[in-house]
Amino acid sequence: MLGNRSFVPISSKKSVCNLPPGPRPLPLIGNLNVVDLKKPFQSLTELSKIYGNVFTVHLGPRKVVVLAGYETIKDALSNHAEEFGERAEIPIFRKMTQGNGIAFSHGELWKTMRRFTLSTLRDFGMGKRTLEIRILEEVNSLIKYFESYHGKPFDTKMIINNAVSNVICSILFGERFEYDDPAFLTLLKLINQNTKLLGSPMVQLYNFYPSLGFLSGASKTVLQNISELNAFLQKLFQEHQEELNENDLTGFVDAFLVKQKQESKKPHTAFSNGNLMFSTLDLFAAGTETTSTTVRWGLLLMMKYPEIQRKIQEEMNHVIEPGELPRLEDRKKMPYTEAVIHEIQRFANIVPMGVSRSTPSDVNFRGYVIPKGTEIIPLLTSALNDELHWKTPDQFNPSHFLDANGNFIRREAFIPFSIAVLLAVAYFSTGYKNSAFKLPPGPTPLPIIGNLHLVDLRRQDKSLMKLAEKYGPIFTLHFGFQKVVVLTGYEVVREALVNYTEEFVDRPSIPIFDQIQNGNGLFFSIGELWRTTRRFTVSSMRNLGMGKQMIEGRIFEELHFLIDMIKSFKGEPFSLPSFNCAPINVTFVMLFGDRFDYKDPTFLTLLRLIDEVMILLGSPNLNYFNFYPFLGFLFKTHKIMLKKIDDVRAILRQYMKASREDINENSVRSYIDALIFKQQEEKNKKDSPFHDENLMASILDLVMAGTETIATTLQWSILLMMKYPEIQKKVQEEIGRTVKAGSWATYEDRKNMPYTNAVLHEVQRFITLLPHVPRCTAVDTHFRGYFLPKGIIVIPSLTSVLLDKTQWETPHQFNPNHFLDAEGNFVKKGAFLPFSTGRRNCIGESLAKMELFVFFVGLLQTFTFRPQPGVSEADLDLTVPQTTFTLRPQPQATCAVLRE
Ligand code: HEM
Repeated sequence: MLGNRSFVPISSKKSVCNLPPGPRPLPLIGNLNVVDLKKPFQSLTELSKIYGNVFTVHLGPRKVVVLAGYETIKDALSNHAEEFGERAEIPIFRKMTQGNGIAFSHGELWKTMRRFTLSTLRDFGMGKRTLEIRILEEVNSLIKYFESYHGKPFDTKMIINNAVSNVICSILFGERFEYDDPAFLTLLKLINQNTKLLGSPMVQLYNFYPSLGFLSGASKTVLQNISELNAFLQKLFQEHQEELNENDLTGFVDAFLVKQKQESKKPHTAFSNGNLMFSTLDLFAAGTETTSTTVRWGLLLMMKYPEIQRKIQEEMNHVIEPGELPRLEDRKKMPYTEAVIHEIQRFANIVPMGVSRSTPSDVNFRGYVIPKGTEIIPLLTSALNDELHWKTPDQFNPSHFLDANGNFIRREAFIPFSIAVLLAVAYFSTGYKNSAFKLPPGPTPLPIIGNLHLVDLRRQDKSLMKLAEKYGPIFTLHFGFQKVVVLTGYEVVREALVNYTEEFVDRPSIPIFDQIQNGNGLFFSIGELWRTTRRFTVSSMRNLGMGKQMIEGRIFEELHFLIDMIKSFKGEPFSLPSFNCAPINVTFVMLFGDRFDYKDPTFLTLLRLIDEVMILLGSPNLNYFNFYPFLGFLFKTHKIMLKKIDDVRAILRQYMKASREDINENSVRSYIDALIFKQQEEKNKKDSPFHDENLMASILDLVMAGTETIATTLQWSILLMMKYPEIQKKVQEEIGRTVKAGSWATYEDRKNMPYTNAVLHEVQRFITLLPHVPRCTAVDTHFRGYFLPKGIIVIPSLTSVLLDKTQWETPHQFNPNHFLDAEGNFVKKGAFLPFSTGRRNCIGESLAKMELFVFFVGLLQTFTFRPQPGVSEADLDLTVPQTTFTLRPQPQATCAVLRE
């Protein structure tokens, strides 16, 4: 329609504003008669040859000033950055974003979003080695996909798009997607379609004449796609909101949600839902399209010029040792590769017209006056093809970036791009195969036993820390025939569980748990079943009041019963496990809908069974069964254990039956009710994960994980108060100052009780209750220079974090100052990870913290705890007698003396 023309110069009259010259505009269409909307950058380049490097063009009624040539663009965007610093108002983007996001927002909002985005992206690894490794892993998945074609032809478009956007996904959402994930494919398809449409002549026409918008089907499709993207992202945001843990942010979205919460009371915050949506989308679209298009150009050019490809491969073989992973800094030793990558970007020229700017005020530039609000197009293509700067601008010629000796030279007229492209292109050229896959180092395994002779099975945590001193923070151990990678120390464990949360998200198959749960439930399940069950459980627990005042009321109620029970001892000694009843009962309230009387036979049976199962779980015999399951016939422990679990199941079955008999929407009072209700809701759904076996397994997991843990922590906290009476006294003094006589401290009160809060944190740090819970890799993973194949068992040692001497002043001493500053204020510590961290962390954290605080403060408010007569504080034993699933204190007694 509007084809390329040969241009006749028309000397434009100087306007009052002294605008740059340009072709004379026709009524209504302006200069659209001389602009090919399919390749507008070419038409503008032609015009620059006639009107010079700064000229005016009228796109319909819109007046635009075009900047051409490297010198001009640099002068405007660097030396006059402020004057050209506004983003132009483009109708379709305005309609799409309503002024939200980063790419097309303005003024203060843009500044705030840009500042926040840059610092958040940096926090999540941009420009750092962690991100580099993340990219390499993605490349690894990509290579596998390429290999699956066995040299046969295939289209690279979608798959490269997937891989590249996965890198940005891991920064945004803290997770990558499988290449065949239908939701991911839809997301990419919508973005792809919009990118195409946004550059189409029809949408450009809409931008020139927005008032005719109703005519353009393309613009409508763009907006429709945006609303689909909106729906998709809202769902993701919702999931992130539900699982948000301020101490453990998975990516940009989480950081935004936290900021949004912090600013929720501000009347004009930039952290609105609209901004979340469009900032995410801007980053996603910008990070995907640009990079993947460049990578595809890279592939095409390497096919076209095989001799160049070969030269790159030779250079890489020289520089990168077999078995080593390449680092970005290797570029310095690879001038030829570096030159090729730069030339690919110059030649590909993927954003030929830059992104339009506008002038925030009248601007004097090169003798012209450009009025406020004029749209500015920096014609990047003209810099990348500037004849003054490139020897052969129209040819693919890596020597543009090489000197006579083959050294890489930086060229000013090159406008650089992103790290992702550099690495990815480099990798495609090497074929990646050169790097051997190596596991972390470790002791040599002996036949049959592997390294079991180096591990004390009763104190695995201590043995692992000792081995770390010799083999470094990441090492490989052989438990019998089983290979295990051990991660130790705060830095490494946090990096694995947070930055690589999706990679380390799975649990391994452990024979005893396989036999008990058969892959069902929460604790030892994986994949979609785990995800759905976990999401459902977290939201049900929240609906049942977890972490809220609702459950706090039940905790106070339980506190009364506990205090009454302790009073009944009348200051005489009683055993520490007597405290267990109360925290266990709170978990039972959530599971069963009501508390038990402490003498109820079912309650007592459950307590006994949980206790016995926990002891068996820690026994060396059970470990042996897990290492050598085929020798099961030799060991009895696992059979005894299975029998006990059956007994627990029999009790749970009764509760499930009762729930099933009168379930309806208005009677969801417990986790069991919630599960049964969900099961009925999904009864006609094929493949629903809410089948009987999974229901039972999920309840069983909460019975086991949600009782022993809190109960044992409470026991420890009382034991430590007996051991350190001066600390107990200081806690009581703080309680006296802050809690009104006759009332209980609420969880909220912890903010005014820094000392007590510090003591409770220190209890959890010091006791290292759960030394580790095994994970395994969900995908092939490159981590800190090692290759961990999919499915390998990984032990992130929480003990080594809680006792990390780089993080704690006196790791082996009970010292509440670890959580206090010089003024006595409470300070949060990153290395406080008793609940673990990342996507697979403990789901009971907020319930446990609330309970521990309310019980602990209530108890110390009412009683002073002392050793029994004849036992001194020094006699109290802080060692652990046996490893149960958790580290319990030695059986000891306490006397509770009623306070005035
Ligand atoms: C002081 C109390 C507690 C501590 C120290 C604790 C600690 C932990 C740890 C370290 C994990 C392993 C996470 C990982 O693999 O990264 C875990 C998992 C888990 N915890 Fe807790 N926990 C406590 C209380 C609770 C409570 C009260 C509940 C439930 C009401 C609970 C339910 C769970 C569940 C279901 C998992 C498995 C999560 C999954 O695999 O997705 N925990 N806990």
